[in-house]
Amino acid sequence: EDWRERGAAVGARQEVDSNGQVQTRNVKKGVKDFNFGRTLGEGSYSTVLAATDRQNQKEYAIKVLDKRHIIKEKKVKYVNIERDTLNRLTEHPGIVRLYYTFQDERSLYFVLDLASSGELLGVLKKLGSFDIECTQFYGAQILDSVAYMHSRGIIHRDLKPENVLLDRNMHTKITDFGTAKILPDPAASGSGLDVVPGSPIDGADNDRANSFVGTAEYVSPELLNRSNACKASDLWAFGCIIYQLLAGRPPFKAANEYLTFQKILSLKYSFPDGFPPAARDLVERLLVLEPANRLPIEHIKNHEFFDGVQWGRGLWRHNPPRLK
Ligand SMILES: Nc1ncnc2c1ncn2[C@@H]1O[C@H](COP(=O)(O)OP(=O)(O)OP(=O)(O)O)[C@@H](O)[C@H]1O
Ligand SMILES: O=C(O)[C@@H]1CCC(=O)N(CCc2ccc(Cl)cc2)[C@H]1c1ccccc1Cl
Repeated sequence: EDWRERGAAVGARQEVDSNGQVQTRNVKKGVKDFNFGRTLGEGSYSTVLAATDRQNQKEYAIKVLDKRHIIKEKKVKYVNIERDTLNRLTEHPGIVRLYYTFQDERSLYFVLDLASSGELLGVLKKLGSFDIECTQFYGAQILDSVAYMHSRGIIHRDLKPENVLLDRNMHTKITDFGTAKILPDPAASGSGLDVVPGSPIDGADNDRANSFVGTAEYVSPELLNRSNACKASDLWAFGCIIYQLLAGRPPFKAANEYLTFQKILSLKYSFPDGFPPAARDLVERLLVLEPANRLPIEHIKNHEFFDGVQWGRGLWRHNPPRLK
């Protein structure tokens, strides 16, 4: 296919805004519409830059991917999965939002929410560990976002403090959806559509993007046993994150990945002295080998550890507790 830009199509789109007014928006943005600033970070196939929209002075993070590199490394599938998942996760404050995509001859561009306070991992490393109040708050925000993802049929599959970014108000923004799994749309498959074995909608882990295994310390036993990722795989990772926020290290960590995997499969981990009892009980109900026996999200929200947490919009309106 001819990748060359066919000229930034200046398409206008009619939209009805919240007052019922018809708004005509010039939807197709291009590189020229932004002033690019500092480099926020580098990925294996990407560079993320801060940028300002020249029309409305809004600040964004723009993720730039080199097409040749993506094609050479056979990562085109991940690019399309990242775009498809972000396009389905547009209505939650705890998930990095995708505003526009555009491309030029050399690169692809994703215009995203700017999370200007870096990664949760960085803050955790600086403090060593979080107190109960901060773990409750950040744990609650992450869980609220995972609940939304799952309600939209998305499994993240690589949840970890590195992928939980922080915005200027220190609220969380989950990122890195290139390795997510999009569950078949129940409505679509409900249409009597018979599932052809090996077809994309049979959820089989036969193709590359589906056979993905996450980051060693957070990968769930079922993924190591070569069975399908499921929503409960994200809850295993969530259990590892709660443990890590309070203990200052993940529950399963060994000298190399193979030894880490052995610890996970044999559930070999322990709690440091002084680990809060309510948190311990919650983690013990999440780090369970059988995915079906892990505490479901609604039960996690009602767990004693989250007593006093105001779920819903309140969680995103109030200032986070001071990290100390
Ligand atoms: N929306 C954002 N706002 C601020 N910083 C971001 C944003 N998205 C990514 N970053 C930072 O940019 C860096 C690169 O992120 P990116 O998602 O491109 O690659 P990655 O997922 O970190 O690496 P890899 O592709 O190897 O997994 C990361 O350090 C991340 O913290
Ligand atoms: O889905 C979209 O938003 C468009 C649709 C049209 C299009 O051509 N692209 C780029 C597809 C693509 C993916 C990978 C490479 Cl290496 C090259 C092109 C898509 C695209 C453009 C910019 C950034 C990301 C993507 Cl997926």
